[in-house]
Amino acid sequence: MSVVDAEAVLRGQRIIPVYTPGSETEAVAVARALLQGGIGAIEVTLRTPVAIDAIAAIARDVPGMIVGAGTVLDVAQLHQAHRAGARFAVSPGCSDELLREAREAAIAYLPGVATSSEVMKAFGAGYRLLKVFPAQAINALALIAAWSGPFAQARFCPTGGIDAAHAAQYLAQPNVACLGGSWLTPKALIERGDWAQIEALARAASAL
Ligand SMILES: O=C(O)C(=O)C[C@H](O)[C@H](O)COP(=O)(O)O
Repeated sequence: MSVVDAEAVLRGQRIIPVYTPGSETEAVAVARALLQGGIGAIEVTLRTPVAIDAIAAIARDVPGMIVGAGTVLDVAQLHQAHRAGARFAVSPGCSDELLREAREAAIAYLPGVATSSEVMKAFGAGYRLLKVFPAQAINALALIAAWSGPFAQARFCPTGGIDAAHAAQYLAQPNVACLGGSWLTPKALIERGDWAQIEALARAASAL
């Protein structure tokens, strides 16, 4: 089994909102608002008990949205998310088990990297699109530029502390395929059910 091409699965989506779900209905409303605003992929973090059901609900009720799982820390979570309908999975770091199982399960997987050694490990295992986390904390803009030399074939998805103000700088790097961030799904807007404002944030981000 060869590694699934995650960049192909994400089909040109350049901004991936990171969203921690409060309920299934909320998740569907958030995904619909983002899609309406021109964002076609969402990373649902596995940080709340409803997360797997939220992924299943988006997969079922929001057909145009490419739904993925974030905060995938172990193999059991990877399989749960896959069964629920996640089209891709993302981790803040990487482990040998996850690199092996994502390939075996044929799920698009973005391992997380923060050092050159981790890039070598994930890239060596066949993964081309790598999440760089926590991006702002490790000055990922400079790291990603430096990695374009030794890791010329690698593509990156920086995430962590990125907002609308930083996004354009990252997207201008030739080896940045996409980036992730929670600025499109602010808790205050979600709690108020302000889907129009989430749609507006998505529209602004998709114009970047
Ligand atoms: O859950 C994961 O898999 C992670 O690696 C962490 C997330 O990518 C960050 O929590 C993004 O959130 P912001 O930094 O608020 O944009």
